[in-house]
Amino acid sequence: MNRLTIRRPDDWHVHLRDGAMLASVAPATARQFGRAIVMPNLSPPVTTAAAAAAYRTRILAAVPEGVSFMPLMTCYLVDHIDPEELAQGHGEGIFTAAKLYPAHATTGSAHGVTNVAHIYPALERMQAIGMPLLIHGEVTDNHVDIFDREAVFIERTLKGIVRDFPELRIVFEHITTAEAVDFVDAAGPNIAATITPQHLHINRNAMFAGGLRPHAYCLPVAKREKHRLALRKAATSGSGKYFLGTDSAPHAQSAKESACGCAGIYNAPFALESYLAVFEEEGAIDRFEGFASLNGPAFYRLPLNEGTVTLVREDHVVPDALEAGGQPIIPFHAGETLHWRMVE
Ligand SMILES: NC(=O)N[C@@H](CC(=O)O)C(=O)O
Ligand SMILES: [Zn+2]
Ligand SMILES: [Zn+2]
Repeated sequence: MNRLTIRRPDDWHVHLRDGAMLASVAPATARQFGRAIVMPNLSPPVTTAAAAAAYRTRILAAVPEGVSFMPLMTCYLVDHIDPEELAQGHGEGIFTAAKLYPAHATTGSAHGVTNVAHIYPALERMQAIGMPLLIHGEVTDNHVDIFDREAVFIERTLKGIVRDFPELRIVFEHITTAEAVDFVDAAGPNIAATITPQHLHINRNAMFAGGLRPHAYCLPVAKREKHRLALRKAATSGSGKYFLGTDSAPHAQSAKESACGCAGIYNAPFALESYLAVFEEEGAIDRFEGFASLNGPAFYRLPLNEGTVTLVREDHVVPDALEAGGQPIIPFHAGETLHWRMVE
């Protein structure tokens, strides 16, 4: 098989940033994906429908002429957020979903939720109107080892949310552990998960391969090999609970290669090629379209995209560096050879 055409896919988790960075990275996502769930962790965060509508306009201005791409906006949940603002923004078609960042869990989460009890009125309303809750699932307790923070979040927080809001539609974002896969598999049809390309390709050794490797660092941090294998099995299983979410998170090279480097991997330019490599290695190319193009819309209750994308078997080396916002940026797979290339 040397050519694969699938229905146009979507990216259900991406960071497009703002300003000059947005102008540089939006075309890469818009080229491969028909729609994307855009994360709201700007500075200041996107907490109102007015801010989201203005951000959506800036995103659309960054999409090249002739490319059809629809940004799906999210609301950044803060303590005591007004359920009415959420419901109204959702009703007006501005907010597709709302995002829970535990305060200080990751990049741009300083204004996040300090205790989920503070957003219970919002969750109640979201459950009632069918608005999805997207979760960065890590505890922030410094006494918990960083490699355990996702698994502990399931026990301490996520199970409580699901118990108290059994009908709430939840996407457990960028899952990284076998525990998360087990949780999602055992949960009802209202619980799904996104999986990134990096968590399918690398385990935690990648951060320490011959020296410290900041470009392999993202949050949640990559885990042991057994977890990577569990994620590959889940992504390629054919289960409708798992779908594509790149978590493409651009940071300039200088911000990554630092005494305190930023978390985030920029994978947008070759995201489909990266995922397809995994599906091929797992003997599951026939399940790629479900993961990339069908499962997400089904969960979000949105129509499938019109149109297709085509990838061909063709070796190419990912550039060592790209440019974004006027600065060098190091893409995922920099310097590596990928065996598929998206052509149209
Ligand atoms: N994934 C990351 O490591 N970083 C993301 C934030 C996030 O998705 O947690 C970012 O905004 O840079
Ligand atoms: Zn996150
Ligand atoms: Zn993210």
